[in-house]
Amino acid sequence: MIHSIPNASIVLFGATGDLAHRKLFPALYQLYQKGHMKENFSVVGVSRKEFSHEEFQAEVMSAIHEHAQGADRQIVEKFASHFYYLKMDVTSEASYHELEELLNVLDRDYQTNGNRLYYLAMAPKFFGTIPTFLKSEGITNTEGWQRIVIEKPFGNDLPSATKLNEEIQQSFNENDIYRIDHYLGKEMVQNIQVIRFGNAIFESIWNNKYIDSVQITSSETLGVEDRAGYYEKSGALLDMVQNHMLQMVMMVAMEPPGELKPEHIRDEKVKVLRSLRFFSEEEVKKNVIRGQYSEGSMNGEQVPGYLNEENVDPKSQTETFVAAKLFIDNFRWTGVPFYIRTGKRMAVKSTEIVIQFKQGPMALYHANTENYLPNLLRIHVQPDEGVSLTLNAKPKGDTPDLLPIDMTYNNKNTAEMNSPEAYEKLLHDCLLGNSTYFTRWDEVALSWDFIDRITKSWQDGTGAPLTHYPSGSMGPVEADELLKADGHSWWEPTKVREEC
Ligand SMILES: NC(=O)C1=CN([C@@H]2O[C@H](COP(=O)(O)OP(=O)(O)OC[C@H]3O[C@@H](n4cnc5c(N)ncnc54)[C@H](OP(=O)(O)O)[C@@H]3O)[C@@H](O)[C@H]2O)C=CC1
Ligand SMILES: O=C1O[C@H](COP(=O)(O)O)[C@@H](O)[C@H](O)[C@H]1O
Repeated sequence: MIHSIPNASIVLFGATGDLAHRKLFPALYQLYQKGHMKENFSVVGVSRKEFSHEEFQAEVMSAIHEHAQGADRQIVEKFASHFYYLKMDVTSEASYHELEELLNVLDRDYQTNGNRLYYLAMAPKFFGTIPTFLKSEGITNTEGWQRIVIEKPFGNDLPSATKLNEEIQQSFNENDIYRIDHYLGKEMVQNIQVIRFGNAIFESIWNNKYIDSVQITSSETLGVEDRAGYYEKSGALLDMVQNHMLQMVMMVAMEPPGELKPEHIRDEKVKVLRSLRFFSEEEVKKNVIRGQYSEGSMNGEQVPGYLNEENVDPKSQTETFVAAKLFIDNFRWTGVPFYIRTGKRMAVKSTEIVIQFKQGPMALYHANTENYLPNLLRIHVQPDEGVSLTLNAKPKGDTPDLLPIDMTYNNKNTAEMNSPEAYEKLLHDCLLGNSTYFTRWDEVALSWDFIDRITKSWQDGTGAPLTHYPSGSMGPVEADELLKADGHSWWEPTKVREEC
């Protein structure tokens, strides 16, 4: 449900950065344009660059015209007049006094009641420093609420994430810490709950009696681009699996919450991680595939392999692809494999969740036909948004054969507009104090614990060796063999049909 956002000041650390320009300014603008943000708010942009307030406002306006859909010039100008700029080095204690002075003036001018949201759109090395100074310099000491948004990555293993968490919790309560995973802001990821718990027909068969297997694919066509500095240390396991892929697993596998309240939902999600089978070295070798893209062809153009990308070590062992078979050892899911795969430079940009149902008890119609498909529920997360259900039906005419048909809901088509960006939804939620779609510390800790075992096994050389796949393919053959061993194969990403 959409509510009006309370009066507040937003401090955007990293205001001249890529994330602020491409996502955060446009997302805030959309909230304003739609009337969810009234006039009583201010945004203070912080970074080291020299800017006047006016120059910063011009930057904000140009970012919105470039990245927000349907921006209206007059509304953009009015929106940008709420923006202020402070040149400061976040590692320098002294500069926090200037921030406090500016915020005190803005609190008065915009009647914010001292409500403040701090958004750290900065490199992770600053995630501990900023909250510490915000508290020690008295900036968080107002009568209003104080919330902090932390970008990814939240640590790079369990010990570093624990240390970072302890640092932040010295200054902010867990309830006021909003750890972003932008996949949780995606329309269709949020829709998983509604599809499951809003439809008795699905909820009653959402278990190992009726579900054969689950597949989650998030494939990208882009390569490492200009992010090798970060990606060389992270790889697909830390960049995508620890956060986005595990979040989607939790959304599919969680039990129904007692109420639609943040802690009820997050409690159920974390229980999934508690039941996730943590792999031994032997199990990592058997169940986790890692790959790296080699040169290949994308849309008819030859593209270089990962090792020839800028700033990549020519001997790099960094994985750009991961496929895994996960197990959730509880009453609902025992015996149902969750296959996940994600990678860069793959054939298509797509995120799709496929629930494959078991066959009926007798093959009355499909024993002698190759047309038969199992019932599949596909949740199309992106680029199309929608749901489709594959059924088998009799084709028109005088034939005994059977034909798979799709019942489809196309979100874009029905809503007649693009879904709001993930950041728009998430900013809206944290300004309202709704932490449902942010990751709680126990989720983060468990996910790192699971991932660290895989990292360790790869580092020790006990896991499956790095394998290669040509750019423009759907990953290494070893990922296909992982499923083949169980009599399965990957369902390739599909488009949502326009008609219902
Ligand atoms: N870009 C994206 O699409 C995504 C980014 N993220 C995460 O968001 C965060 C920011 O990413 P991104 O915007 O790409 O990073 P950028 O490198 O583009 O921006 C970093 C920002 O930090 C500022 N900065 C750096 N050092 C200091 C300092 N000592 N004091 C004050 N300001 C400083 C920079 O400005 P200046 O140099 O002028 O000081 C700049 O505004 C990262 O944690 C990233 O992992 C997550 C998902 C997607
Ligand atoms: O967090 C990240 O996500 C993007 C993929 O996000 P999507 O919304 O485009 O699917 C990925 O490219 C990036 O490497 C990773 O850091």
